[in-house]
Amino acid sequence: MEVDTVTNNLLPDSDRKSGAVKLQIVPSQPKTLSHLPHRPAVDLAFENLTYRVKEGRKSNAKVILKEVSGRLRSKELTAIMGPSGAGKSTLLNILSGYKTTNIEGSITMNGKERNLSLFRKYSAYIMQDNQLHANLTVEEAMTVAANLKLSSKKPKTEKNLVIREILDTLGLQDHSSTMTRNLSGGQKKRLSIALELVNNPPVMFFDEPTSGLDSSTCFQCINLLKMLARGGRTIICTIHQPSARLFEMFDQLYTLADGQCVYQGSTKQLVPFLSTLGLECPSYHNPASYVIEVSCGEHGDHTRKLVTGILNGKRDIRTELDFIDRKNDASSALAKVHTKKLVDKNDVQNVGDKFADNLNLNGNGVIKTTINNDIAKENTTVSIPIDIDKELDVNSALLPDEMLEAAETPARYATSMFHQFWVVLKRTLLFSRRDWTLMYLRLFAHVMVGFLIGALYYDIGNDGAKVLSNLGFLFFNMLFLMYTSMTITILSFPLEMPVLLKENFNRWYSLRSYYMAITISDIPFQVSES
Ligand SMILES: Nc1ncnc2c1ncn2[C@@H]1O[C@H](COP(=O)(O)OP(=O)(O)OP(=O)(O)O)[C@@H](O)[C@H]1O
Repeated sequence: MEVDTVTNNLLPDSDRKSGAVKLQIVPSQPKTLSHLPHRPAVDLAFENLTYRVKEGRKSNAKVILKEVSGRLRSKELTAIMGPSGAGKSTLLNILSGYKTTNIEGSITMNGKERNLSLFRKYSAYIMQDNQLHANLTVEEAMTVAANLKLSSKKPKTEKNLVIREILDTLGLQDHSSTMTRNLSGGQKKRLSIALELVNNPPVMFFDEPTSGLDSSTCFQCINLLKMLARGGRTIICTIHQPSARLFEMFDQLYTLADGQCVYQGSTKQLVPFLSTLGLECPSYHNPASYVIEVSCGEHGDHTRKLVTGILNGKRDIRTELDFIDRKNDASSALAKVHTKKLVDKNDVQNVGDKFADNLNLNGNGVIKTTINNDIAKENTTVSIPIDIDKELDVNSALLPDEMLEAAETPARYATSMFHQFWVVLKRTLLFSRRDWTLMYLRLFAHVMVGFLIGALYYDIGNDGAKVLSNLGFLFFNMLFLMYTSMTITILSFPLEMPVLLKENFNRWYSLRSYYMAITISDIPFQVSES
């Protein structure tokens, strides 16, 4: 909270005259992100999505996703759950556009065929391990993101306003001068989100956003995602075994088992839906754990029954209508009455929730008096709107490139290639200045190589007979200067061995081979001369 000295009209006149200190308490967190670029809301749908991979030389392909369908709506926080190896990451990668080959089926945005290059521009994918630059402060990282993603015509003050607003909203303002490597796990996650929020993507994918976070930070993280969703974005994340409290914070659940959809619908409808198929979730049990157990086959083989019940994702258990044909006659009649009332109110969006609250059925279709799946309380009060544009803009986001150009849409990237190059170059120079180990190593390497070359080629310039040595000298210098930047990987190898072994083995090996080739090719020049 901030304390500000502004006129307080509530003070009595006598106090005002006597010069009493006037205080107004205002919340330090802005409730909305008003300075972000406007974006259209996007509903994502996929139908009969099949993904195959060929393994080795085997002619038969492995089918990872089997004709799954589904719909992911704006303003909703959707969880993709399932046992390990069910295909969650694969589905997320396909939906986000990371995987584009060996895919059958269709993916649409707001009912139109997806334009992949535009979709990539309008979406963000936040990986499980935060891809942050360790040697930048929070503010610098945000400035680089703003300079790359926002138009270069935007004045600096406006960009700073966007940055401040995002940092304030995500609670990172106090850490703006902290190096990203020193942030806590939760703060790193928030910074990853903040960096993506700069250009306000209407669709955001998260691969296990809560991994490595404690329960309280998990809650804050999911709460933040829910805020983003409430602002009109489509938020999709894969999640492993959330607690009951976290589970209830999700609006929609999409569950996979063995590459097929076993549930799609609101989290509140999950228990009643399973119950109609004879799968009773014990009242003390976490519904998220129960659905995973069922998907794993711990309670018998029910996958087929579930896939058929949900039509492999074509059915969406969120409205009463979706549920009707799965209940006995008595409950159906009751449900119809509810449906009519609710549809009359034009309140289709909330039918699912109302149904869950009003009509809770057990496996026999008997109405229960208590709600056994209402654990979390709705506590989201802040929303971060994306300023849903008018219909025309929603459509323009989905048009193919040529049509967009014809429609006088601004350039495909917010900044020019040259501007991007300049921003990245400045960032790299900053890295180099901050990374002293590498600076010293590089300096040391230059001095050492300078002495070595000096000794080898000493006084060759004055001898006309040593033309080849001169050529070798120039060739070596050119190669050395060109590839010095690459030596960082080799020189820092002993320092970062564990990480490099894992991540950079192939790169290091090819570089080493290349250097060996250079050294060998350089020797004959001098040998033949001497
Ligand atoms: N390129 C590939 N080649 C062969 N098999 C693959 C390939 N990609 C994925 N798979 C297999 O597809 C299945 C689904 O993988 P995916 O990573 O999507 O699972 P997941 O549900 O995300 O699992 P986890 O929760 O353990 O991360 C796994 O059995 C995996 O081995």
